[in-house]
Amino acid sequence: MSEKLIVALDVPDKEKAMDIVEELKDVVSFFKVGMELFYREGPKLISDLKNLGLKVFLDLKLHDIPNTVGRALKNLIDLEIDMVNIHALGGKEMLRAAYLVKDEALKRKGKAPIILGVTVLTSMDQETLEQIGFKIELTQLVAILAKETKEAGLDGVVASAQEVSLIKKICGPEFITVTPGIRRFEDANFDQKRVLTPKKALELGADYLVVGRPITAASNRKLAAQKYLEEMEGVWHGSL
Ligand SMILES: O=C(O)c1cc(=O)[nH]c(=O)n1[C@@H]1O[C@H](COP(=O)(O)O)[C@@H](O)[C@H]1O
Repeated sequence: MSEKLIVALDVPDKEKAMDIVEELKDVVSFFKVGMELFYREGPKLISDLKNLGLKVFLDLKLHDIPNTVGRALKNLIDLEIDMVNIHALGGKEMLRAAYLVKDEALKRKGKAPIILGVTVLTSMDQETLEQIGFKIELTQLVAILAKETKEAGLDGVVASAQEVSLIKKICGPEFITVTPGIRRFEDANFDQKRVLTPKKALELGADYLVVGRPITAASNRKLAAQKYLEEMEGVWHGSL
């Protein structure tokens, strides 16, 4: 069992999510709940997953003014999740508001989830940035956002595995990198633009790999997950 693999439960309801969890729970212990599922099922689903002894990454990508993000994040932290993310594009003050909420939770409860800044979505490339008026190299923007997240006191970032070495160089080896856009060679990219194989991502130092459709839409999900884990095992010298 590897906690480095996070499987994205991008399905519309609890029934479908629990089918996937049931099929994978012998090999996967970390699941991501995103907007689609959370907007329907809400906090109860989080406690159901936690009661099964699973780890939960709540991916709602908060992006708002500092006050709103801070207050929303407090409610999410109280759901006892293990990981949560906010858009680093919200800026220094917003990231700092998130840090203060985490700090307060640590004092109040003695624990808090890993809080990540989302840098540049893995579905974007240089062309996408240019279309919306960003005149900056994509990797440079990732580096700036990672540095801001680190300086605010947060734990790490969501980025493409392609940028992991740069992020680790700037923010240090302990700064956590969570990388979606992970694809085995034979898997379809779908809407992901900045992709890398699980092996390469781990070799570059990624701490967690997020995989959704290549596993959840497979006809045999457990086998699909095992293929990812096998590829990871060659690099990661822990017990799987
Ligand atoms: O924050 C995320 O989890 C995230 C950030 C990002 O830049 N790219 C990205 O794909 N994700 C999420 O990671 C998952 C990737 O799913 P697949 O493309 O199906 O493997 C989805 O649930 C996305 O919402």
